[in-house]
Amino acid sequence: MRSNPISEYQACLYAAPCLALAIWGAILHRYTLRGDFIVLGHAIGFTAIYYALSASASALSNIALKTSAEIGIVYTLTLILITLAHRLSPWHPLASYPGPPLARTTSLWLTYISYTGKRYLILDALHARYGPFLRVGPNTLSINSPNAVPIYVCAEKSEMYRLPGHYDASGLFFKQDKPDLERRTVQLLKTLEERQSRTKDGFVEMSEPMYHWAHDFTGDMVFGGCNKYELMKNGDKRSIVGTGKRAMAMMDSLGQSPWLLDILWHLPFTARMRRHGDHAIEMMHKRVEAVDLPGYRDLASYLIDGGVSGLDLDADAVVAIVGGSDNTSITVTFAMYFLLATPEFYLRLRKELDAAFPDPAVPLSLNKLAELGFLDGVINETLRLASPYFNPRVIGRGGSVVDGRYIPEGTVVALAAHSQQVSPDNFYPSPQEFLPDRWLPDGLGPETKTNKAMLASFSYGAHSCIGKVLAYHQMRLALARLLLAFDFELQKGFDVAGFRSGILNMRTMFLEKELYVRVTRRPGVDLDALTEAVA
Ligand code: HEM
Repeated sequence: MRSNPISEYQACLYAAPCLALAIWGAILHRYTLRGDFIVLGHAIGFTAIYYALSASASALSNIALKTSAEIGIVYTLTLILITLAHRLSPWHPLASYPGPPLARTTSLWLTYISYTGKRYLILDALHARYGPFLRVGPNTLSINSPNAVPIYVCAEKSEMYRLPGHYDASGLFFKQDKPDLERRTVQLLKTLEERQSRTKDGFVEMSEPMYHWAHDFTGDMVFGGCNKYELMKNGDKRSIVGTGKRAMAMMDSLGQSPWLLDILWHLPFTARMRRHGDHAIEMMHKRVEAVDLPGYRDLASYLIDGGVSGLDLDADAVVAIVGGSDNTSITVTFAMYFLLATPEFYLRLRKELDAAFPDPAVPLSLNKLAELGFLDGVINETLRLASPYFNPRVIGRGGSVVDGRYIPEGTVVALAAHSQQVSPDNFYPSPQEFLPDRWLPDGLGPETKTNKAMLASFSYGAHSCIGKVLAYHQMRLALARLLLAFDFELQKGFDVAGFRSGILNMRTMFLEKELYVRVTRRPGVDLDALTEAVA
């Protein structure tokens, strides 16, 4: 009987992938590899093996496919087994850190809990069980301690921040002067009324017009006269808000397994996100070509003057719109929710605003708004309860010591921001309750603890939010304008507790239950006159 010609070589053919793996592993494990490049590399490698086998002898051609597939399977299984063994072994650098077994083996666990939107609650429960250091991925730690804050000063952003598809671009992102915040905010008041008039029951969903307000304003700020959004006027037919939010949620959940994000980015379901990006890039290109500058310095003018490259301008165009509009608008929506759920605070804020602006028919001074203690208390308390971010950083050379524990270099770490923001060690009494007075000088009485440094909403260090000052201006102005112009009423039977427990966080927020309100103009408010006054 004629022997299979390949069988003589089979042992070394199967041993070869394992050897190749050992060499590749040794060379590459210190580098961060893009998932799409790895898939491409493997596809090319195994196609090459197939053609090499087919070409080496005509007798081999009919079994070349089977043999190269077997090599592929042996290679992949070996890779998986070695990786799992390493991650679960006592020799792994993070072996001494406790955490759910699945989290130790694959980053997909963190991807999954991020995707649920309830990562902040899941991590809070796990920290209560395992302590302040929690292994949430093969190479990732969540740290629930105020002493973790310095990592944001010394450590770089993790791979979660890599924009898929933008190979050589890095984003510089934000600087602004005075785009038209007042005008857009007064337009928001009219939009709320107009959309409410189109509803059957007279109650309007609050978050959507807020998103449209923030997009229109951010569009002005980034692209000046080349902003084409006008979502308050025209609605959002292209689903710009939803697409931007889905892209951010994808980065936040799949980005916990960056290799997977690289691969999925090339699949058809991201086409809408790419179109969203292209639309922003188109506006940026128009802005670069435009000779007429707006009456203020928009973001583009700083970037163009600064000689930022075309690739970086493209990256900034995409991210600027989403980053600059999403948090601010949803925080104002949440603030309205907390105020309407606790009418005594709603009335107190309105009283403070009425006293500060007896004539609201003129532009409101941002400096005067910044002096209103209760207004800032409302904003800070909203941020404390409803900005549960998870911002990963990579420990740099030589490792770091946090709370007396050594964390090896290359480990991804993040502060468990929500747990710190509702910890009685930092905010006391009643840390789960909305109590804006805790931010005022007298607090909630002599026992009050308000550890302002542990409000992590804008993060810390070199990559903390550079839009923080502007964000406060936006939120103060929007809340002031809303309360000075309207009486608000919640829809009958509104599920106050359900709304709060239905807040999902994937860097951006999603709402399981929406906030429906009825707005009624307060006596003497003339929106047309106001529109003219701030034009
Ligand atoms: C309530 C509103 C806002 C909140 C809660 C917020 C929160 C944050 C947080 C937590 C980060 C750090 C993200 C990370 O490390 O992963 C960040 C970064 C950033 N934010 Fe904001 N932000 C807000 C509004 C804004 C606005 C209005 C702008 C635009 C002017 C802006 C521009 C930026 C930029 C450019 C960065 C990146 C900074 C860097 O990486 O160097 N943000 N923001």
